[in-house]
Amino acid sequence: MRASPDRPSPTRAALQTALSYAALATGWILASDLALGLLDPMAEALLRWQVLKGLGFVAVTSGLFFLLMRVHLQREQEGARRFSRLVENLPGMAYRCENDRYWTMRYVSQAAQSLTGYTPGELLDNTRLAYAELIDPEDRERVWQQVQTAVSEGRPFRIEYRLRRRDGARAWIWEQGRSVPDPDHKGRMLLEGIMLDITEQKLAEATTEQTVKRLAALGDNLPGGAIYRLHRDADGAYRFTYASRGIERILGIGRDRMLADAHAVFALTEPPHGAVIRETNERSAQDLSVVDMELPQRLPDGTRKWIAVRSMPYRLADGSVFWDGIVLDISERKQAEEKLREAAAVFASTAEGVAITGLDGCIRDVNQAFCDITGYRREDVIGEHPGLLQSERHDHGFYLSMYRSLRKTGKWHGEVWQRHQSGMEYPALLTISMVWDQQGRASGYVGVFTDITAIKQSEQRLDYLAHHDGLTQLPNRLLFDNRLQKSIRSAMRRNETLAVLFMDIDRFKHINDSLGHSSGDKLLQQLAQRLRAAMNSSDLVARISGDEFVVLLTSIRNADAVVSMVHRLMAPLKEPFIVDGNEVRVTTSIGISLCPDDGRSAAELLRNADAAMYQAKEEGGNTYRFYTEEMTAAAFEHVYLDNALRSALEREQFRLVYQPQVDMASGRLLGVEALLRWDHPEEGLIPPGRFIHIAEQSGLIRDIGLWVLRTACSQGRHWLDQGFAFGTLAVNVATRQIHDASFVPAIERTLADTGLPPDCLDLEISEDFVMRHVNVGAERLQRLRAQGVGIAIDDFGTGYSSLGHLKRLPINKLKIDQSFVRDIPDDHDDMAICDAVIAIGRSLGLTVIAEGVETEAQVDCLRGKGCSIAQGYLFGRPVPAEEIVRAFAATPAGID
Ligand SMILES: Nc1nc2c(ncn2[C@@H]2O[C@H](COP(=O)(O)O[C@H]3[C@@H](O)[C@H](n4cnc5c(=O)[nH]c(N)nc54)O[C@@H]3COP(=O)(O)O)[C@@H](O)[C@H]2O)c(=O)[nH]1
Repeated sequence: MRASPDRPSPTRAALQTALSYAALATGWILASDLALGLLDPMAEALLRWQVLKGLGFVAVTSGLFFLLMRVHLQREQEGARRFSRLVENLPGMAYRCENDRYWTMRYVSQAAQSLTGYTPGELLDNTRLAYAELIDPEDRERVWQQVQTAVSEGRPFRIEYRLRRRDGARAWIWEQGRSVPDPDHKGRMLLEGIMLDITEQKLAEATTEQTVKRLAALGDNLPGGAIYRLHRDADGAYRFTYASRGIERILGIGRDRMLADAHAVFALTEPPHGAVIRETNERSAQDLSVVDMELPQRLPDGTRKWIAVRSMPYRLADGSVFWDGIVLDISERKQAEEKLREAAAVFASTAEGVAITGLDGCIRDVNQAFCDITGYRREDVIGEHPGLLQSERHDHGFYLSMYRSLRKTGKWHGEVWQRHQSGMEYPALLTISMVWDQQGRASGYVGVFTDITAIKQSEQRLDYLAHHDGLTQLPNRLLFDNRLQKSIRSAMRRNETLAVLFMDIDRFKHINDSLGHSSGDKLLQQLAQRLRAAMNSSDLVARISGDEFVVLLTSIRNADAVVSMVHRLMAPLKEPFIVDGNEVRVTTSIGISLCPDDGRSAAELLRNADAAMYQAKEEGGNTYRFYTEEMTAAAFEHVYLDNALRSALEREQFRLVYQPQVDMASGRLLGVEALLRWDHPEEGLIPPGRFIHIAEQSGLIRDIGLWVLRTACSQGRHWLDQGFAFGTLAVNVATRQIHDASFVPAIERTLADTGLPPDCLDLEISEDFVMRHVNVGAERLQRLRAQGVGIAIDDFGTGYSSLGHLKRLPINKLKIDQSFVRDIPDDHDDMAICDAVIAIGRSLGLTVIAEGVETEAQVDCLRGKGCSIAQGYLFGRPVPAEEIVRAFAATPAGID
């Protein structure tokens, strides 16, 4: 079979066919008519016409036949030419061969040359070349088998094999063919089909495969990353078709799971980003845009990660889309970004001024707070040296040590005075730190500072408040102590003397109570001013509590110098103070201790000056006393007795003695006063004057007082039961007892328990109580008085009781203090006082009792003044209960 057989032109072929038909038909007509003429000579003429007609018909039909044939043949030839052109223009080689092991070619198209390097003629010359020999020996048998299998199964075959071209090069052939019956040989089959050179494709495939393998290896070993392929089918279903190993590390989800369920992966994305993924993928599937996302992930184990996804979409012929992508763990970067963002936010919004400089010290950046604090605009300071903030307050050495510290430790922290752009100076708390780059090299400095003006001011204010008395603005005890300690050290070093003066206003409480606390405060303020004005600048006056002031005098020459200073301090105080329109006069008691003679510590000197002040008070006040050793002894005794008192009740060391109160004219017993005695096993009998005030200070007086009351009331009941008419039984009550809320119920209970009639009991209260606590006690005393209990004011005349106060209390007795009785009738002042007290008593309808009556002269004098009742040694000393019964049982009044 030739590749292009010579064919007659359609016209010629049609003419030949038509002429053959014409010749044949003409011969038939002539022969048949000749035969008919022989059979019937008569019909010869007709026959000739018939011959002519037949010939004419033949001529016409031959012509027509010719035309038809030519058209037909021309079309056929055109179709064949087109088919041939098609075959020749095919990208591969069309062939037809015998189904034998030689692939004996019957036809090959022109592409044979480009495919194999052999011309079609050479390939068709089966005597010299068998196509099967061109097939790579390694593929030959496989190819044969594949073809035979397809032929036997009656289906087309598609095979790929390697071919050795004429030039020795290898070519990859893709062949598709089928078996067709051999038209020349019935029952034999031929193979026909097309062969394509797919060498390039194969190479590309190999390259692609290699690339994919390399990419997979790369993906598997991508640090912090992985690659994947995501497929979206035409119906919109997503499926991962590949994922490198790293995916497990990043997403914490197994590759198998990922490939099986794409949504398990999508679900890791935290809302609302899940919706973003869907939208982005859908859009990318539409317009094939690159997917580029950063997504927060919540991993199955609960940890949180950020991933970056970047993928490239490809659309396949079936409408599905796949993305080849890379996923990176960007958690660290995100954290760093977050930190950067935070740092930037802090930098921008912090209230502390921040300046960043290079190593050359020039400012690279500042924040808004820097501008707010310094007054400079950012553009004013960029490139400048921070020295522009320096104030004049620090010397060169200060900055030198700052820079040395920075160089040595990379840090400096401290307070520094800076200069505002306006020139104003302000204190700042500054921290400078060296900044290091990623290579660990110093790259600059960052300075962070705060304006601490307000803090400084409040510190100063707090310091002032901590060291000064809020009322008088004088230094307080703390500051005084500090200054005293320093002064002591200095005095010891210089061998100098210093003095501590402890000053207390006499009877300040009376002033406070009578004028009110507000007036008392004003008095203290004025007094402080006068003291301050009287002081030398080197000396110090402080208020350490209520009405107590202390003065530090340094560089004292001798005791006389102290005395003259004391007079200097007391002099202005003698002038009256005008407080809220009232003229107030005050006196002070001052105790003085000297360093080093009386102590070498602040505590010692203050304690001793205090003791001396008490001594001055004891001696009537409005005076000063230097400290002596005896004062210390008194203080020690105080402590000793205080301790011993605490167990005296339990150990039953107390007892009562009773002193009679008598009618001076008849000697008749009108009453007895119960007086406390402390029978100390070592000290012997301790009089109440030594311990009552200590018991009052410690509060023990409450328990002791209750014991006294109960013991005295029991005794009174006992006497009544004995038939001993003692009149009234007076019991001393300390102010602190009355203050106790249980005071009245305790007395009521005692009376009820003991059975002593209330009108047999007198309570002796101090005048101090009348003056100071009338508001608290009046109601309580009223309640007792209403039950018949008598109320007597003891030691009357020593205080400053106002008649107003006296009237408010339910008093029925006054006791003239024995200090006024002692020197009558010789002392005119005492006589006058006794007169006054008796007159007050009379005018208020009170019974007046004179205390401490020892002589007949006193009796005469008192009786002459109208006082008829007395208590004193003249009538009987305080004695135990039995003795008083013995002494008075015989008297008329003593018998019931
Ligand atoms: N709260 C309580 N105070 C009490 C109690 N018992 C006593 N006291 C008070 O102690 C102060 C001293 O009392 P005392 O040492 O008992 O002295 C009394 C008499 O002994 C003394 N006195 C009496 N007559 C004379 C005298 O002629 N000469 C003289 N030199 N002294 C005399 O006077 C004190 C009487 O005290 P009073 O009448 O109460 O003022 C003293 O203040 C007692 O009040 C107690 O239980 N609780």
